[in-house]
Amino acid sequence: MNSSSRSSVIIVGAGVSGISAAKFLAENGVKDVLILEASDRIGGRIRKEDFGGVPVEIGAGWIAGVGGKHSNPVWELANKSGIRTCFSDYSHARYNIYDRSGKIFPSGLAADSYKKAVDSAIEKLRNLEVGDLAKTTEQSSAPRTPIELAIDFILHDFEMAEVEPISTFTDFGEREFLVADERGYEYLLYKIAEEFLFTLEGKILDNRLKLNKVVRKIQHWRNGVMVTTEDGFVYEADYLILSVSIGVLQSDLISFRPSLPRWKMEAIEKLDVMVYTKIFLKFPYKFWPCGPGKEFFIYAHECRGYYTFWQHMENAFPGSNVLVVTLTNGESKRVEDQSDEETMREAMHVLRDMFGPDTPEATHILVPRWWNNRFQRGSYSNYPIISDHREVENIKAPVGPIFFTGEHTSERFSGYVHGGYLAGIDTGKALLEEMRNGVDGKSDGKAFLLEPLLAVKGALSLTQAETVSGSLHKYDMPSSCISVDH
Ligand SMILES: Cc1cc2nc3c(=O)[nH]c(=O)nc-3n(C[C@H](O)[C@H](O)[C@H](O)COP(=O)(O)OP(=O)(O)OC[C@H]3O[C@@H](n4cnc5c(N)ncnc54)[C@H](O)[C@@H]3O)c2cc1C
Repeated sequence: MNSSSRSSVIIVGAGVSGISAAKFLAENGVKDVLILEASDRIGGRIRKEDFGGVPVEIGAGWIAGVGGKHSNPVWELANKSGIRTCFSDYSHARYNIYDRSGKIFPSGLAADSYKKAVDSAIEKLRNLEVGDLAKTTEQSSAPRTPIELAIDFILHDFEMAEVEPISTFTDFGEREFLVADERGYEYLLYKIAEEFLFTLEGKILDNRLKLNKVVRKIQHWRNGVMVTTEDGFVYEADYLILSVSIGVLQSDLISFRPSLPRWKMEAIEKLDVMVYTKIFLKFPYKFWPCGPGKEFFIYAHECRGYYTFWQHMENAFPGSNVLVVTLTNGESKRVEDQSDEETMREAMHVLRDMFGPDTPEATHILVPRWWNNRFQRGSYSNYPIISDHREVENIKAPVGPIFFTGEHTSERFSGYVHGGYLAGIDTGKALLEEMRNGVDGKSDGKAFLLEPLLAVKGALSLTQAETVSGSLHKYDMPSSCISVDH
């Protein structure tokens, strides 16, 4: 343990936004940055796992938004680092819709249902735009049959470009590429980190990155921050960039002294968190159709989102015998709470509905638990389709020396890897400007005007986390006992 030292900037979280913010700062002369990451690796929601010898992406899998008028920076990074990708063609999925007796819906019926769903979604969107709420809640066009429910699920839970005007697709293009590389999507993060952190033989060995450091308390005042981690260490800095997910901000993992102001808390609370779960199943052999147009297939069930969307991994990893089924929100939370054996049983039932009773039993299953992961609490943020510009502004606005970043702070690309990447750069820029203004004594941000009031409010109220852990925090020990590790 060393004596107390201070960095210019602490970055909480080493996902894509935290790493890109750190790189931006380093490139602009701010090198004494300390990155505190709760888990034992960088990447956050970009995460590769070995699944029975197959490298699978349990978090982000696709580089979405390619081939448009502007170039997606993550696609550029992927090309630069030579990462292997496969084009994903979703357009055929609608022709591979199975009913519960294993019959594929005739292509005409599938195309009609699809068109009806797209038309109805576009009409809803128009009504939303003109503020006609009565019409948007009309029941006549609500999906009812299994095929309609399945199509509704893939259109909305998968954000197909035909319906909603998603900036990722309008700006960067409608093509999507699946990362299919032994090194994983996370290799891109490593390549970014390599540009400003010391690395050796594929490992980051720079002590400006500290892993297994769970930030639990952030104390802040006009000129600095003091951060306490779960293992009792204390770190100080002039500024802090908080890159944790919106789900973590909504949880009580991190307490703030003084508490965050009401406008910030309201913005955080209002934002929806989407849970998106890819369940991987490995089989002794392949029993599903392969070949052009067969990568994705759909199961139509009367319960919306029940093991609906399937993908085989033969294009990405030939001979892997792996299937992926994607669940979202309520279904994700339901399977997270049950045993993997139960989930395997349900998935096998669905597969036998589609492919018959001789379908072989899966040999492995992998069920990621993003909702129950206390360092994530969900998969990504979900702004309403028509959202108020001020909501994003308040989400990303700094509070005193605390700057916020992460995919949820990206106005145009929230929810995506490139959203996180660009948000990190934006926040880095805003902080750099603040540091320069601060030096000139010109800072007049909204947060600083509120600060005197917040300090009084914070002193009067303990947050929930502090009430629970009470005086056991090492920070509360006499200063001679405070451990500061640099
Ligand atoms: C299942 C899934 C599928 C997805 N699919 C795609 C896709 O195909 N394409 C796409 O573009 N995007 C996809 N995304 C979204 C994409 O992964 C995210 O938008 C992006 O990775 C978010 O990066 P971030 O830096 O904002 O947050 P994160 O990656 O969450 O980084 C935040 C970091 O903070 C750390 N942290 C949390 N709490 C603390 C604490 N108290 N102290 C210290 N550190 C802490 C976390 O461990 C994490 O490493 C997907 C996400 C998921 C979960």
